[in-house]
Amino acid sequence: MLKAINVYKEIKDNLILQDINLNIEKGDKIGLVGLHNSGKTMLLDILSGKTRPSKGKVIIEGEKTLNRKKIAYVPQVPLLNLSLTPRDLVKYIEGNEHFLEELGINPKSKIKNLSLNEKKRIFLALSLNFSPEYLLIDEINDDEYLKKFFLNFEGGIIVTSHSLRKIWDLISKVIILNKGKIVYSRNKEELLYKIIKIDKKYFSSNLKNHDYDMEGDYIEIWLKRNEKIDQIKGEETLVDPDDAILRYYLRD
Ligand SMILES: Nc1ncnc2c1ncn2[C@@H]1O[C@H](COP(=O)(O)OP(=O)(O)OP(=O)(O)O)[C@@H](O)[C@H]1O
Repeated sequence: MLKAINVYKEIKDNLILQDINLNIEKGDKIGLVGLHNSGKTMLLDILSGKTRPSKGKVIIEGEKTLNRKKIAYVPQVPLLNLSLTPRDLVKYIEGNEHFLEELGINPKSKIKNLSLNEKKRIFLALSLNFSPEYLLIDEINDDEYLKKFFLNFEGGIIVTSHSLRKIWDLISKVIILNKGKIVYSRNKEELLYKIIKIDKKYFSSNLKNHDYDMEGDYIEIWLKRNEKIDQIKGEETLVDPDDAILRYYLRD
């Protein structure tokens, strides 16, 4: 299990991450979501061992030091020497080219001619030579090769996104970061809501316990997808999970 324990990151009086605790187990498929600058990349940098936390630690359970080879990290912006080829990089680590081919990368093309997603896949292909147990992906960008790899990977994975909708089918758990703090860490299903729209004249005092908005002559009642209110009939709309996140977890 890859664990972050009471992790803080502060740079020049700017508290970027606060009291982060999380576990990534074998088979976990976790979506890490949050607005711009919420700290997603910094958290992956720290989980991968690339950046040290100011306080707290990252460990692989049962091991004394963090073995970075067990953690594959696909960064948002991969920095690679553009004049080289993927084959040069594989040779440098004395690795195997077939991981490149499996991920749709031509070993002979110059890196400067490859797309952002192809560069991300090079990072993944190189790390597969070390049989990683954990995979950290900073934005999957709808890349079909990365998605396919993601779904077949047997270790633990965490993938960042601005939008939960975009990664919904890939993941089972969600961690929401808001200004460097974890504000949600559970199964994705708990973020499924619906709205029931009823005429104001049917609004009774027992409904006041529910979460609702007044919209002109209508009341919009927010409920969990599987919740029911007796004797209330209205037009039902399913809520996009990103809208539920904004309403319940990213409000100031
Ligand atoms: N090296 C650094 N020095 C100073 N501040 C930094 C550094 N790296 C990140 N930050 C700050 O930390 C905060 C979180 O940044 P981070 O890139 O982790 O956010 P993010 O959630 O990944 O954003 P995005 O969704 O835009 O990729 C930002 O305010 C950023 O300016």
